[in-house]
Amino acid sequence: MTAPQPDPALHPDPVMRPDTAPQPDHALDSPPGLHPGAAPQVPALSIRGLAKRFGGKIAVDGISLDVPAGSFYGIVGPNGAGKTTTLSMATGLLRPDFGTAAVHGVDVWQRPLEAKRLMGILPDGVRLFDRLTGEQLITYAGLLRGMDRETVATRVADLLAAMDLQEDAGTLVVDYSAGMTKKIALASALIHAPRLLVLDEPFEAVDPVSAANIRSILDSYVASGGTVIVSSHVMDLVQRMCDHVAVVANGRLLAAGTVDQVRAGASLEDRFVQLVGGRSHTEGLEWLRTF
Ligand SMILES: Nc1ncnc2c1ncn2[C@@H]1O[C@H](COP(=O)(O)OP(=O)(O)OP(=O)(O)O)[C@@H](O)[C@H]1O
Repeated sequence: MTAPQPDPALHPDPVMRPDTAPQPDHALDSPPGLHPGAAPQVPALSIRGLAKRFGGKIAVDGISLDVPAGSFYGIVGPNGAGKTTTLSMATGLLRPDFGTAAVHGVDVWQRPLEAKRLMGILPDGVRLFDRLTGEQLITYAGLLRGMDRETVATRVADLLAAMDLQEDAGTLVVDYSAGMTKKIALASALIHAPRLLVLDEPFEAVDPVSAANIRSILDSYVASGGTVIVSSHVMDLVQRMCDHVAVVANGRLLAAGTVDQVRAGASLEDRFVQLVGGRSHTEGLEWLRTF
């Protein structure tokens, strides 16, 4: 199968076309720590030429993207596309081989403390301090952020209520279900009221009522000027929830823009399958139909 190619029509301004995006060395034209072309329309997240290789495997192959401030941005892609690796590099969790990332104009790798103050992160697969109770874990996240105890206590109570975890506030996180763990990790990411939320698969394992709850929290967060980036496999959810979307496959950006631009009249799911290279067939599984 031929590798999927980026569709240039799907990268309208202000979202950068991958083929015209500045290359990593352009960042050197700016003063240290400042991202090029920042003011006056500073994107919430701006990444340029991010790349990462694990041994012989190129996980991310030069991704450039601007996430407008105040947007609800979905990142979609097949398994192993490079979403988690890209978001990890963009949020300071994994050092890129090449490229830069800036949050509201602050370079993540040159001014990490400042950049991290602006972000709330729900990483995928990162261990939590699960021998704390849910309440202790969110409290710890708030104190780590340098917040005073009184504010932390008020916000912890609000977040436990919003996540419907009040009854389990005193339970150790190690004894939480997968969905409860996701919710307590999300609460920990929200406690310092960041300007940008980066959420890797936030709805995975979360029940529908809790998911609706979380969506409404995120909607009002965006309505009040915050920016949310979510990675997800659930196209329907991204189409309904997000106003912008980027499609990633094989470590490359295939399309980015508003959801309507990217789906171009089709459903996002159909467009995704078309961009990524068609449905996988079931040849070779005849034995599965022989009983
Ligand atoms: N620490 C690592 N060591 C080796 N290979 C890795 C590592 N992390 C990721 N990879 C590889 O890089 C590629 C991209 O992985 P990544 O987790 O970023 O994809 P993803 O789009 O988030 O996938 P999924 O949707 O399945 O979570 C995959 O081929 C994966 O096997």
